[in-house]
Parts: sequence; C-alpha cells; structure tokens
Amino acid sequence: MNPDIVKERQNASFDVQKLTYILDGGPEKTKRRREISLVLNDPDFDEEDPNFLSRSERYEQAVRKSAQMILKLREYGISDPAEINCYKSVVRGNFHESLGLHYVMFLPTLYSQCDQEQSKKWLPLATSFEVLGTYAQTELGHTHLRGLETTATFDPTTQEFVLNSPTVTSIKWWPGAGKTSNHAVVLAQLYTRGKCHGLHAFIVQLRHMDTHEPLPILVGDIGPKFGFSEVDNGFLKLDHVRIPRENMLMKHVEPDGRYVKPASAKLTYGTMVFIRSLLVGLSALVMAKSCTIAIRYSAVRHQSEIRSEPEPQILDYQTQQYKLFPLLATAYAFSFVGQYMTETYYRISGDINQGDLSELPELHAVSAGLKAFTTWTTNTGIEVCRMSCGGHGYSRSSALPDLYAEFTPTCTYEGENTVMMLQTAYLVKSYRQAKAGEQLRGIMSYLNDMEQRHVRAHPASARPALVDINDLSDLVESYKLRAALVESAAKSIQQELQKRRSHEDAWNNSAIDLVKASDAHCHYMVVKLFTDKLSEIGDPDINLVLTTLAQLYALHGIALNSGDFLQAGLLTVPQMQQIPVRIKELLCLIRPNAVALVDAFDFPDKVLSSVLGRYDGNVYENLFEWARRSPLNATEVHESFHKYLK
Ligand SMILES: CCCCCCCC/C=C\CCCCCCCCCCCCCC(=O)SCCNC(=O)CCNC(=O)[C@H](O)C(C)(C)COP(=O)(O)OP(=O)(O)OC[C@H]1O[C@@H](n2cnc3c(N)ncnc32)[C@H](O)[C@@H]1OP(=O)(O)O
Ligand SMILES: Cc1cc2nc3c(=O)[nH]c(=O)nc-3n(C[C@H](O)[C@H](O)[C@H](O)COP(=O)(O)OP(=O)(O)OC[C@H]3O[C@@H](n4cnc5c(N)ncnc54)[C@H](O)[C@@H]3O)c2cc1C
Repeated sequence: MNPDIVKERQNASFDVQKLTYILDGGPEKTKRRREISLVLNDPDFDEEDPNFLSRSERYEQAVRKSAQMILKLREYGISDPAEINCYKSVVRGNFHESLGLHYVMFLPTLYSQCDQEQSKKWLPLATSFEVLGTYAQTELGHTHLRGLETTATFDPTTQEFVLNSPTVTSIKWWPGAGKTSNHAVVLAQLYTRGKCHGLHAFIVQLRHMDTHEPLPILVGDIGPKFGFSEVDNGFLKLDHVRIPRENMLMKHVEPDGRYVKPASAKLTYGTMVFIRSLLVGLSALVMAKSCTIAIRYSAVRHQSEIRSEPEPQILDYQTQQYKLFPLLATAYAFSFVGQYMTETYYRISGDINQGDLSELPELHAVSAGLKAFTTWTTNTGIEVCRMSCGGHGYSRSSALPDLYAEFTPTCTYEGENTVMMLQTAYLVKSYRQAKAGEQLRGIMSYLNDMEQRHVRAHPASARPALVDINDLSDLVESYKLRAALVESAAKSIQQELQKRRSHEDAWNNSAIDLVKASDAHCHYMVVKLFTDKLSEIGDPDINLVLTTLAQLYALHGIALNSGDFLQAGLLTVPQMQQIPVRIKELLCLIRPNAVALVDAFDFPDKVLSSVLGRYDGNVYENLFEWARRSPLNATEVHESFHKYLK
C-alpha cells in the first residue's frame, strides 16, 4: 500500500463504511452489492483490456461477456431488476454491453406497451433471449418525433401493417445492436384509412431465428464512432415489410382499420422517459468514478514545490482542490438526485399504470431537464478530472479517456440536451398558471409565491441582503429565487408576441432564456435535494462532512453564475466577494477527508479499471506493467521496421 494513501485514510474524520451505507440505501444493500461484486473474481469474465483490441475483437469480447452474463444470472438466480442492474454495472466496468439496448429499451417497451396477449407471446421470448431486440426510432435525417418519416400503413385485406422507409433520410440510424438483434421495436407514423395518426411502436422481426441471416431487410452496423466500440449501432431500411396487425404495441387499430385513441399519445414515449431518469443516476456514478481516480492519484502524485521542502502531494495545491472538490461535491449531489429521480419515476409510472396520468407532464419535464443538467455537468467534469491528472490522465490506463468517450453521448442520445432543456414549456406553463392564481403542487410549488417576491432585475443596492452565505437554507432559498429566471423567459415570449410574431417564432427567439430558466430550475432542484438529504443523516461526523460538501456545491454554483444572482439582487457585491474566501475555507475543510470521501463510493479496482485510481495507490509500477502489455511490445522489433524502415 502506498504510504501517502494510508496516511490519507488515517486522517478521515468519519466512518467511511457508514457513508457507503447511506449511498447504497442501507447496510443490507451494501452487503448484497458486495456479494454481487464477487462475480469479478469469476475466471469466466477474465478478458483482455479492450484498449489493446481492434473494434471487431472488442465487439466479439462484449458479445461473449453479454452471453456469459445471461448464463451466470440464471446460475445465481438473480432476477430482481435492481440486482441485475448492479451485477451488470460491475461486469461492464467502464464500457457498454452489446445487449444493452435489449435490457434498457426493448424489454421496458414490451413491459409497458404490450397488452395481455402480446405480453404472453413476446415476454417469454424476450426474457429467454430467443428474441434479441433493439429500439429503432432515430432516422438518418431526423430525430424530432413528428419529423420521422418511416410509415406503417394498415392493410385491412391481409390484416397487416406495411412498414416502409421511403427515402434515404428515413433509414433508421443509430439503434444499438444492428448485428446482434433479431427483432426491433420500430417507431413509425401510423396510417390507416388514409389518415396519419402519428408515431406508434411496432415489433418487427429483422433476422432469421436460427441462422441470424437478415430477412429481406437492409440491416447492419454504422461503423466506428467516438466511443461505444462494444456496441454495433445500426442502420435499418424497411422496404414494404409486412408484419401482422398483432405486432402493433397497444393495438390501436381494429381489424376494420378503425383507429382507437390511447389515453395519452405520449405513452408511446415512455421508454425514453425511463432512460432519461436512469441517466441521472448514471451521471452520479460516472462523476463518482472520475473523482475517485483523480483524487486518489492526486494523493500519491508529488510534483514541484510549495515551500523548499520535499515535493508536496499535488492534492495540496489549492488549484488542484479547486478543480476536484467541487466535482466531488457534485458526485454526492447527483447521487442523491439520482435516488430522487428513480423514486419519482417509479412513483409516477405506478400511478400511470393505474390510469392516473396527471403527473406525466411533470415527470417528462423533470426527467428531461435533470437528464440534460446532470449529463452536461458530468461530461465537463470527467474532462477536468482527466486534465487534473496531467500526462498520465491522457493514457488509456487512467480510464478517464474511456469514461469520457463512453459517457459523452449521453448529452446527445435519448434527447439532445438543448432540446431536452427546451422542454421547459412546462415551466413557463406552470409560471403562467401560478401567476393566474392557481396553486401548484410538487416541485413547481415554489412558483406559487413568486409574484409576492417580485424577483426581477433590480440594482443590487436597492435590495436588502437576503442571504447568509454560511447558511445552507439561505442558499437554497436564493437558488429558488434565481429559478424565477423563468419569468424573464416568459416575458421574452410575451414581448415577441407583442411584436406580432407567431407563437413558434416567439418561442425560438426566446430559446436562450428558456434554456437558462431550465438550467436554473434544475440547479435549484439539485441544491434543494442535496440539502434535504442532510436532514436524514443522523451520524454527526458524516452530517458535518456532507454539509461542507453541500455548501461548496451551492457556493461554487453561485460563483459560476454570479451574474444571475447579482442581477436578481439576491446577493450584494460585498457578499459576492466573500464567496471565494468561503470557498477556499471549505476546500481546506474537505482536504483531510478527500480520499475517504471517494473511498465511500466503494468501487472495486476491477470496476474502476484505472491504474491511477487503484485503491492501494501503487501507480507507477502498475503503469509500467500496463504499458508492457501493449500489443506493440509483443515483439522486440516491430514488423514495420523490416517492411519500411530497414
Ligand atoms: C454513486 C452511485 C450511484 C449509483 C446509481 C447508479 C444508477 C445507474 C443506473 C443505471 C445505469 C443504466 C444506464 C443506462 C444507459 C444505457 C445506455 C443506453 C444506450 C443508448 C440509448 C439511446 C437510445 C436513444 O437515443 S432512442 C431515441 C431517443 N430520441 C429522442 O429522445 C428524441 C427526442 N425528441 C423528443 O422526445 C421529441 O421530439 C420532443 C420532446 C423534443 C418533441 O416532442 P413532439 O414531437 O411530440 O412535439 P411537441 O413539442 O409538440 O410535444 C407535444 C407535447 O408533448 C409533451 N411531451 C413530449 N414528450 C413527452 C414525453 N416523453 N412524455 C410526456 N409528454 C411529452 C410536450 O412537452 C408537449 O406538451 P404540451 O403540453 O406543450 O403540448
Ligand atoms: C451512442 C448513441 C446511441 C444511440 N442509440 C440510439 C438507439 O438505440 N435508438 C435510436 O432510435 N436512436 C439512438 N441514438 C440517436 C439519438 O437518440 C440522437 O442522436 C439524438 O436524439 C439527437 O438527435 P440528432 O442526432 O438528430 O441531433 P440533432 O437533433 O440534429 O441535433 C443537432 C443540433 O441541432 C440542435 N437542435 C435540434 N433541434 C433543435 C430545436 N428544436 N431547438 C434548438 N436546437 C435544436 C441541437 O441542439 C444540436 O445542437 C443514439 C445516438 C448515439 C450518439
């Protein structure tokens, strides 16, 4: 064990184990997660570091691993979805699996959109993996749902739908598992009796069940990408492909071609809402991994000098702390927001299943906004962590390049982030409702008293100082008032409308304000949820260290967005000048606990797959060991020497 890291652990002021329990949701859950993590010792999962393999080899290794996972899950009798998820995230490490789409989109779509008869037919096939599925929605030319071109036209004479991609732009593009899957949920515009009824989901067989040869359908892999090398993102061109009427999910078309309207057309979009909700938790996980790597490495890396003494640990540089500790605070904040998002998703989707759709718009708005907010922040954060590791962060052995490449598409897929932030229509609507005197419920209820507070662009000097920067509840309150930026967005729309612009143009001309409002709303939610969590934590040592992190998270956010807080008159200039001073104090308070705080995330070394983030801190000898395994070192003299240089 590296002596620096041993010393760091001795300095901790709290019980690491107890904090792990809080993150997991209780000691029993930690125990079970650790039991499941023992799968890492299974020699059937021994594999080559994907960084040393070609794309095709990586895909093959991933398929082998996916198949192994299925067999092992059966062998160990793991069937609870949360446990399956835990098991898979351990085995996957920092990469995706080739059957990922089957689990996260195909199966959930079947579960939520099959009627009884369809469930009876498809669920046994899909859960036994005879049917391997993907989710084919996006097209070469469009992702916007109303713009999708693939059609499904009902033919009452044969009781079939005819699926067609009439143009190049209508070819389905991106769905994972182009080579792996034999079925797809295809999203297509439904036509019956000559009328378009919008986007609906259909089950389409793509490949022969025994030979895996494509049916008369063009299907394949779209080629190498920035990351996602384990995943065969695919293309799919359907040329008048016929499927039985029964393959339409939720069966909205009667045998005579009559269309039966669903309770809400948006139920078809349910799987996207599910993944967006999951991505909040994934952001927390990846932020936590990145911080673990960068902070452990910073504790064992010595460089340069502060005083004329031996080289200090780089974690002692104030600038290094300023890079990493706000991200550490973010990892904790997002972990609690992830828990909230999961609970909210299951609560509201439970109500939806019972026929109560009243909270569907809120679930959509919150999951879209938090997905965008947390993935954007994490995406930037991983890169800060990588840079903070200097040159060794650039090596794939650090895992940070892989974490970035695998995570960054979360900002794009499942709804491009700006587009998701623009789903703030809900916020503006809520604001208007509140202004009209309606009492809002839930997370939007803070808009109820906006009118009384009159938070607008005031000169700071004209307003009393509302905020004690050392008081977390005051900080939460100021974030709440800043979220009143929605008022500026609503006003911008109003002004545009007064200029006789159409509603659509008024909206587009206010889009920057809308995205800002959405961002402020999400930021408020994160600060509030983090602070709320503290009241549940009884252990005084843990409460203290998490309070310090929550304060850092809140103040750092204010420092980054100082213009908003000043403009709204929520803080004065002298208070604003106090914030960097307080942030520096908080960095000093966090410093002795930094390693313990990342240890509490409890990532096994094999899951982190990072030489820099090793628990024992023995970085240098293992960097050397890793480099020696590089395929270029397989022979002492590379064949290119004989071919070209000699
Ligand atoms: C430290 C430890 C922490 C531990 C925690 C660990 C947890 C880890 C957990 C799990 C790990 C698993 C992670 C999973 C990762 C998996 C990898 C996934 C691989 C990749 C998958 C990618 C798949 C895809 O990308 S599929 C394609 C996705 N496509 C999109 O998202 C398209 C985006 N576009 C849209 O959604 C729409 O076009 C739109 C919303 C932008 C517009 O919709 P529209 O066309 O209908 O138009 P309108 O604007 O007119 O909207 C009308 C109306 O409807 C409302 N609306 C829209 N959508 C919804 C909805 N979904 N639900 C409800 N309502 C909706 C909209 O707001 C409008 O409302 P009005 O009231 O204004 O009318
Ligand atoms: C790794 C990966 C996996 C994927 N897996 C799947 C899958 O399994 N199944 C599937 O169906 N799809 C999948 N996708 C596709 C993914 O869902 C889309 O890429 C995503 O929805 C974004 O759409 P787009 O690529 O068309 O971007 P565009 O919408 O073209 O975005 C380009 C730019 O235009 C801007 N823009 C677009 N519309 C607006 C607007 N209304 N207002 C303001 N700005 C706008 C965006 O902000 C962005 O800056 C995957 C994508 C990736 C990268």
